Amino acid sequence: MTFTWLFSLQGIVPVFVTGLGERWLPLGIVTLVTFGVSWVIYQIFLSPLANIPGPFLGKILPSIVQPAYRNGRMFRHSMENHRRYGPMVRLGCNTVSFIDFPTIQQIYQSYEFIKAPIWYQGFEMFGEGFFTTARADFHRKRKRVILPAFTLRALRVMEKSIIQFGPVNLITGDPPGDATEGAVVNIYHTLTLLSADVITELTLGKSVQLLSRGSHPITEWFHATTRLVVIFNVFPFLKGARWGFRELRGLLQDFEDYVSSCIQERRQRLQQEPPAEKESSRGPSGRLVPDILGNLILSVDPDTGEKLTDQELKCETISLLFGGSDTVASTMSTVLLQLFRNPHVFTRLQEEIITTFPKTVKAMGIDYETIRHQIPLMEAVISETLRIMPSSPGTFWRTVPAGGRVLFNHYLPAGTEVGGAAAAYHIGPEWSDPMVFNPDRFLGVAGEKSYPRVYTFSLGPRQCLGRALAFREISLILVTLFRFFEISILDEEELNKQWLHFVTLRPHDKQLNIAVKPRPGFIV
Ligand code: HEM
Repeated sequence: MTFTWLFSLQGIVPVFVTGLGERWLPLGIVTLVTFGVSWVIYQIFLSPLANIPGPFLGKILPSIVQPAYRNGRMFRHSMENHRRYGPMVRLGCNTVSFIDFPTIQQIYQSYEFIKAPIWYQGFEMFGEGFFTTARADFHRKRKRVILPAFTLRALRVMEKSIIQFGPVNLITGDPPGDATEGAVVNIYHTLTLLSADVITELTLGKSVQLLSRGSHPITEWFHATTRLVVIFNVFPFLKGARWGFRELRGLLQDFEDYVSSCIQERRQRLQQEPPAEKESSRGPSGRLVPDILGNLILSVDPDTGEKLTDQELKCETISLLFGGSDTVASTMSTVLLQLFRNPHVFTRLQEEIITTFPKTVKAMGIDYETIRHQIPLMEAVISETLRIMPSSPGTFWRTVPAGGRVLFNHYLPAGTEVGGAAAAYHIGPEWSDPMVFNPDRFLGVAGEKSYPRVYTFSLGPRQCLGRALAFREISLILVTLFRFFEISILDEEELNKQWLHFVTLRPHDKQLNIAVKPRPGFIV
């Protein structure tokens, strides 16, 4: 048997001719070329999407195999194409992207347009879960059990853990805690470790303490999982196969075992711990504890009385770990970048922080309720950063349901992938002076108009569940950083370097170097 490598679409879709003898090879090539030419003719002239504007490659290739996805430039690619072709662009042969807000609302405001499997199915190697499911009834049912862990009251109970593993960890950490005058810190790295420390405390019941320990296998498990998710998104049939990717699968197994052991430990501790706070109105257990995992273990479906099984807990915990780590780290770094680029806003924010916490000498003295009410500029800065530079700048792809739908005056057949392009939309015609960093658009009366038009956390029933947690965590960490340290950007190059987008945004070299100088008079 001969295996001949004929061609490869950017190395992702290898095509093999199997079992063809030398004699039949020319026939194989002719067949493939004929297929290829017919495919291109169909996509450009005959497909129901043929009249939608877009780049040539976009018209003939599925979006997931396009080079821009692999080199971290997809959000830029989408922005450039929207600038060039308008609010509706065909970015893949079966994929249409929008930046028109009514259309974005139409797609996301209900369960009608389900998550497009090709972007989510890889993650289902952990089982069907809240984040990945395409089934509305499954999602509604699971949400009833998960939501109590994200209510305002639950977040208040969690605040101490957030402060302990966020702000306290930051000022005792190494760096910047031990920074001497003018020390240089790669703050992107620090904030990435810090957000991992917080989210593991919340979702595993014990922090991996990367900032103080320096390493933990979870970093490798994260990389292995991300790689397998990408592979299984493109080749879902490999998920069940017993062969291939032995090393990655081994790491995944270690990860799952570790998460299972955390669940067992947390369950045992819950039996010994006294309740942190009683919540009278929700859930038969009525008990809230200072971490998400503990609350998920205790939570009961109010309609059926069911609890999550260990397998379900594992699946949900892993997606929350992924959903709540890099997104938060990336947002904190982009907020810093925007503040360095806009020093007048930075000065104003620092002044408000120092006036609000003039005598605070410990990170524990800074609380979220005070920040929210007395320094509304902090949240406005976060929102404006997420608008002008969203940490998840891509498109959250959905599928047109059976029967097809009319979107933006075009009929799109069932199965077409559609979505709103987060980065392109937020600098589009919907916003006045979109390229100007202006947090005031999120303050007062202006804010009431702006917030409903923000799409950085998606919209509707599948919007981000962790939004309030993210704001609380980011605000607490950054206010602590600004209260206890004087920071400045190292040089101009740091401000202008390229940021890449894989799942979230990050500096191309994973560095954002700043100079740090502790302010006098704080106590670790
Ligand atoms: C600034 C930080 C964050 C950003 C920008 C962000 C953004 C998003 C976006 C855009 C989605 C929709 C994704 C899609 O439809 O494919 C989403 C969903 C989700 N996020 Fe976040 N997220 C952030 C932080 C968090 C945190 C801290 C958590 C929790 C620990 C979290 C948990 C979730 C969950 C569970 C979903 C799935 C919701 C569903 O399918 O119903 N996120 N997030």
